[in-house]
Amino acid sequence: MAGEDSAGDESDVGLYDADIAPERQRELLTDGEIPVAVYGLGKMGLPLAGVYAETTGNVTGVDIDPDVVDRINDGESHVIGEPGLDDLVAEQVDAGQLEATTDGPEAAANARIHVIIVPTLLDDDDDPNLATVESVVDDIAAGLAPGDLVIAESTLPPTSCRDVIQPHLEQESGLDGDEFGLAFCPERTSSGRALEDIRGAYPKVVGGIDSESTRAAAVVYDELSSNEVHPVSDATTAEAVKVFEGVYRDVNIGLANELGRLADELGISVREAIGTANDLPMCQLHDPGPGVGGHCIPFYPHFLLSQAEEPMDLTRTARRLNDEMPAVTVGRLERELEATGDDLADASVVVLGITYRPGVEETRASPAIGVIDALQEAGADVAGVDPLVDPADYGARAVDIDDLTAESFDAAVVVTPHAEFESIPWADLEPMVVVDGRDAVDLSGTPHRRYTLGGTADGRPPRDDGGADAIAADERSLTADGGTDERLTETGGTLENPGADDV
Ligand SMILES: NC(=O)C1=CN([C@@H]2O[C@H](COP(=O)(O)OP(=O)(O)OC[C@H]3O[C@@H](n4cnc5c(N)ncnc54)[C@H](O)[C@@H]3O)[C@@H](O)[C@H]2O)C=CC1
Ligand SMILES: CC(=O)N[C@@H]1[C@@H](OP(=O)(O)OP(=O)(O)OC[C@H]2O[C@@H](n3ccc(=O)[nH]c3=O)[C@H](O)[C@@H]2O)O[C@H](C(=O)O)[C@@H](O)[C@@H]1O
Repeated sequence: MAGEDSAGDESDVGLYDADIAPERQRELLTDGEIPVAVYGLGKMGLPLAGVYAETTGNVTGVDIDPDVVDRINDGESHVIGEPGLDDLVAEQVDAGQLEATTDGPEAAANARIHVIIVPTLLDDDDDPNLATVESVVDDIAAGLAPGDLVIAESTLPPTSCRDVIQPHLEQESGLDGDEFGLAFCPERTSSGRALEDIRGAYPKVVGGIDSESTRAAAVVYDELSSNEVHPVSDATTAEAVKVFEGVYRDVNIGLANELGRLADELGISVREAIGTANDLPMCQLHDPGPGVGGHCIPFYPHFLLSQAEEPMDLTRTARRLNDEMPAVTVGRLERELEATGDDLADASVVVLGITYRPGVEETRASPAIGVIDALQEAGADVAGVDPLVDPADYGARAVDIDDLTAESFDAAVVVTPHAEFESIPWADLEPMVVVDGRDAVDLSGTPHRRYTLGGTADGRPPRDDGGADAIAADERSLTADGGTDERLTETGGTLENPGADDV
């Protein structure tokens, strides 16, 4: 019988198809009798391994980065900005309940539950790249035994468990598909609150390649999470749940960004209007901003767009709109500088915030990268400030936050408002144009010309002068020299209808 050794006793038991009473399965799991391997010890994997360790007492983490492994074995967390993680890692390693290794196959041979939480990225053609996942699957297959349970937590294109991972495991391990369990159990977790989320902020979705896989995964997460376990029909449904959550967010943000662009011509704060519309439970518009970053939300729509036969125009358009926001943000800066008689090509601009979200050391698809590129393309001199990463690695001259008062910039663009930016002495900085992408800065009482993308939550339009004057100045400056705004012609737009191609 799968799940038990030949003697039929409980030693070296697996959960899948185990001929053991469910209550006893839970006891074996929480007594550390069912060893767990977690593959990927990054921003999500290390917190997950820590919660598995505190629940089961018997976890081996696997990572290809020897520095990551060494630090964990020294009881340290390399992940920053996760409340409680430093202590959890130290405690679990000290208790001998968590260890780390770079040897995936060895960990697989000693584990009975295998958890995949490595990146699922895109290639240059925006097609999903599962190479990392498949390399972990190879490691698992090398040690897979009858009765084992494989759990994928990395977000995957729907059908991946059924069409990629299961066949791969069968082929590489020599086992039949009905000898081991496979389930997709998505990470509903945000950086900065990972432990809180993993321990049970939301129901845990589990979807197995067969009903026994779903059952076994539900046993695991019933113990791991304080929230309910939500079994769904199969692994593909669970994969779709996770991707749909991300697509919903990307489309919603795309709508918020499209509405936010109306603020100038309406002379209102769209943020105030959105905040008020959201009084209604049936209306939950997201926030306008300079773009959508991270290796999740900008990526997940492509997990469908790359494989769907349906056109998916709405998802595709929203993705394009969000990708355009860094250029739109720089276009607004260009217009504000023109209104003050300055030319972006001759301007010195400081970009505040390079990572994709405050407090998170992740720059994949960060809007700041698009902003820096657009500024450089326009000929501006570009500096950058970020407490977590080096702006020089992203094409901007690195400036320390404490040195801002020693410099003189024509403009600043607030892309990602790290908490450290609250200490910026705006009143002491040389007067400049400040484009605030996140409605994060209060410039009242300072000499700066403010432009808040989408307006401010407290009801002020993007510009203090209400906007009409600046657009009028814009039209005057553009028609005075008879010139046309090449940016507008690029998009086929006109001043009356900038960005006509965007529609
Ligand atoms: N970051 C987030 O907010 C969330 C991420 N996810 C999912 O979790 C996945 C992982 O995300 P993060 O932990 O943020 O990524 P990360 O980039 O912070 O960490 C990935 C870790 O995996 C390791 N790794 C790479 N290849 C490996 C291999 N072959 N074997 C073992 N380890 C390997 C890397 O060395 C790194 O330590 C994401 O791609 C996504 O699908 C899900 C929910 C939230
Ligand atoms: C549906 C959902 O809320 N997913 C969350 C999301 O977290 P993630 O860390 O990617 O950050 P995020 O808050 O979605 O922001 C992504 C990007 O979008 C931008 N953003 C976000 C919300 C908004 O209203 N406007 C906006 O412009 C952010 O600035 C950021 O650049 O993606 C995670 C994931 O799936 O990996 C997921 O676990 C998280 O719960």
